[in-house]
Amino acid sequence: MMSLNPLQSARALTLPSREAMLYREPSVEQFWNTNQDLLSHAWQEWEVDQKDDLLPLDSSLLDKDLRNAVTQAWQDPTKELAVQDLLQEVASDVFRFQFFDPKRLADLRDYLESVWDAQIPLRPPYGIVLNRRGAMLDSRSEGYLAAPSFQTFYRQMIDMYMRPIARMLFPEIIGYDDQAFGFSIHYRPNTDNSIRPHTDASAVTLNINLNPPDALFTGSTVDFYDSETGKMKGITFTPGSAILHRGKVVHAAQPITSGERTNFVLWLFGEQGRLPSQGAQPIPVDANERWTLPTTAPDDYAPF
Ligand SMILES: O=C(O)CCC(=O)C(=O)O
Ligand SMILES: [Fe+2]
Repeated sequence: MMSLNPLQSARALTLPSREAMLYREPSVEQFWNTNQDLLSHAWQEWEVDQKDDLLPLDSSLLDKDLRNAVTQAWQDPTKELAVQDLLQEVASDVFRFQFFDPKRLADLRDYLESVWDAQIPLRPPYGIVLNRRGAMLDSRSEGYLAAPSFQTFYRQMIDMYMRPIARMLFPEIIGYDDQAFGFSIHYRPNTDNSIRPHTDASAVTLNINLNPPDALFTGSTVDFYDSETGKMKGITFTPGSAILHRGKVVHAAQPITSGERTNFVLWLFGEQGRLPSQGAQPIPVDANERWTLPTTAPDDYAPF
């Protein structure tokens, strides 16, 4: 018999049932663990096969003003205020800014479509609900999107953009932001359409919209608890916009009533998931300390 290559073998796997995943049956974790190496080899092979069709994922997908201001801040951290100027506070301690260039979102979506078409098993996120067309993004997660080019891009979003920006706004996270985690989510009216009020197990969360300008939706505002008014404040994602908030801020996604919405959700936390303690007084740090990369190695703690 002819032996199958990793891509063929991965495609031939039978995924655990949705019920088994929902109930977190031991066989599910076993499935992902047993096939971990196979899946990562399959993604590598897929990428080589696809290289003529895949667009490179790089910082050209990002908003130009953000990219320029962040590049300047890495060169000279005293210029970080130019980054802060791009952020808008939309509820108390909840910030919005343009992350992706709307004109490039069709390219990013094409990449993600080809990921789905790869027919390599991907584990849907089950933090709060089991999201059908979502994927785990971080290598600490079983069944994650292990395509090497995606992984490089994911790390860049976290290391170059998310962490230093989050440190400017929420200085108490420093020391609780070395470890990263991420997943994508997808909503549409009749299946996964909302998320009830919750907090995230993160020090800080960056939630980035991936809807190209022609992919319209209605409903699906994300509501944040505003400590200033004591009320929930609804935010509508525009194409490529991002919201940055502490994990502990209560938030919820309202039902989507038409169209679809896709987002990347990125988390930072400390070793083994540690979070800043309540009421922690941030120690003032110099800008030079914010624009740095963590020196600790990634651990393997995954919240889900
Ligand atoms: O719907 C959203 O964009 C928010 C998702 C969210 O809060 C979560 O996945 O934890
Ligand atoms: Fe959340």
